[in-house]
Amino acid sequence: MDGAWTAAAVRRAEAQLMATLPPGTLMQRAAAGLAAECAALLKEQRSTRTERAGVYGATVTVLAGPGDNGGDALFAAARLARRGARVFAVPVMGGRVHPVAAAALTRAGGRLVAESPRRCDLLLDGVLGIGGRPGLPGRAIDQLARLDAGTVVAVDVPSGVDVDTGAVPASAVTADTTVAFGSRKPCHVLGRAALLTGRLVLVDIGLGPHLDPNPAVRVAGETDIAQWWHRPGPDDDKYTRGVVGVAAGSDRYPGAAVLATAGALAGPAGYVRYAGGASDAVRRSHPEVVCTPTVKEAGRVQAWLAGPGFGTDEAALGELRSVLVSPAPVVLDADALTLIGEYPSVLSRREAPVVLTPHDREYERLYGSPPSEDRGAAAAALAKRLNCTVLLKGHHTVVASSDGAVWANPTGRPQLATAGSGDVLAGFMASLLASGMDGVRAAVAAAFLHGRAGGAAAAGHRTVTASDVARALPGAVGEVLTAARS
Ligand SMILES: NC(=O)C1=CN([C@@H]2O[C@H](COP(=O)(O)OP(=O)(O)OC[C@H]3O[C@@H](n4cnc5c(N)ncnc54)[C@H](OP(=O)(O)O)[C@@H]3O)[C@@H](O)[C@H]2O)[C@@H](O)CC1
Ligand SMILES: Nc1ncnc2c1ncn2[C@@H]1O[C@H](COP(=O)(O)OP(=O)(O)O)[C@@H](O)[C@H]1O
Ligand SMILES: [K+]
Repeated sequence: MDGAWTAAAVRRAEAQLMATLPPGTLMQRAAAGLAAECAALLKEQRSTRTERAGVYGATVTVLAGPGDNGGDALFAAARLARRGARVFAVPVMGGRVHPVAAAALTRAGGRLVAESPRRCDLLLDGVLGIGGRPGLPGRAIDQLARLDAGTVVAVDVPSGVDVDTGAVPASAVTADTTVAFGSRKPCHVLGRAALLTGRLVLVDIGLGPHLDPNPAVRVAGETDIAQWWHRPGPDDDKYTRGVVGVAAGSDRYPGAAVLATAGALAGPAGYVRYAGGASDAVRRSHPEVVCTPTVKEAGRVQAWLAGPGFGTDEAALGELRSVLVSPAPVVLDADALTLIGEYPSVLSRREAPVVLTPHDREYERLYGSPPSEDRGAAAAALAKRLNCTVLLKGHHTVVASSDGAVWANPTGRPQLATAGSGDVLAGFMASLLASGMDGVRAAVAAAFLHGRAGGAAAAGHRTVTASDVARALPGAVGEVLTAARS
């Protein structure tokens, strides 16, 4: 399991590592990795000035802040200057710049200037790193407004963001690429800051062995998901693989039932039961699903999904109560979340695991106020209050357990924001629960694979529907299980 570490945790690890190395070693490692990435980007890009790709002759502007982040940027720029780049460094905090790095840059032929040419091939954001408070100094804001850059590379973090939470309460840099040193930080994977990060490139500076084994934010990868996955064995039958129940849809919204069962069928469970008013539509699309009109008639299941499109009336509340009295774990989505917001007591005697999957408006109905910009803390607060696992949807979906652990999902594309895609996610997650995965892992794995499926469905800029995402899920599962084996 990988993760993201706070500024304080990175500094603790850095102090341990630095004690074993000559002074300045880490900054040189960081600068070397940063310069290599910049050179690779310049090779890809045709220089606006010379019409030639590569470092030689490229124009590079550095916005240099007062601390070590500026130092990294200036040392990296010195390396580019030695390879023939025209480098202009603009100090953005009066004259305060890393003095040794600034001297290295001028020795290499770069210039410290009050104003650089308006156009550059590459802009290096070395304004603030993990020592930065949210917001940018005014001079950095002015420079960013006037510069026209081919590509923007943030050094360690996009300056101006809240490094430990991913909130962006004031002005911040929007990067195409962020080159981070030693580890991810929460701002790379959470909230609006994750959007400003762009493509993330990690440079290994040897910090790994010194990092706390418990990161502030966990990030699952293919290996984790493959390890958690229950593969059917020779003695398994459809029941031992898990039966998943889907209480979703209605006369009015049959589509939610079809999509939620499609999600459930893409998961590892061996049997999908449907309970609700959209049996005809479900049977037509998925003949393998066994349908009954109500939850009570559905028979035993190992996990339930309740909510998508099943309404918020008395009958729906009754069905929700029937699901919640079962000892099986449940996923509650959509209308079930609205009902929980109105009747929180229906959850009160519940002991078996519950996963709630709100988007922001549903979160507000449950919590009483919208999620704060610190989305990890927001998800954790709701999880704690309701003693549930919470999957807070969005461009960077977050999962929080009731004991405060926070996971950020690294996959997903804006194309997933399409009607019904949440129904597919919820059905798939319920199938993972039915196969025996615990609530947090089921939420984390479902978000990961749903994101991958969305990416596969959107390949080549194709328009994506929720049905496409459901169809792409088995492929995403296969890819992850195969990759983790090789
Ligand atoms: N740790 C590691 O493993 C490694 C770290 N490395 C690098 O070091 C970076 C951290 O460097 P850092 O500690 O010098 O802090 P940094 O972010 O450059 O700025 C602090 C300065 O900015 C100022 N300031 C703050 N907020 C402000 C604001 N909103 N607006 C205006 N000013 C503001 C603040 O002022 P003060 O608080 O004194 O008022 C202080 O002077 C890290 O991100 C990475 O790039 C690598 O070299 C190698 C390995
Ligand atoms: N901008 C975005 N980028 C990536 N994924 C997104 C974005 N917006 C929404 N999503 C994802 O799309 C899905 C939408 O779910 P939901 O809002 O429940 O839709 P519906 O109710 O129509 O099924 C969620 O998995 C969410 O995380
Ligand atoms: K930066």
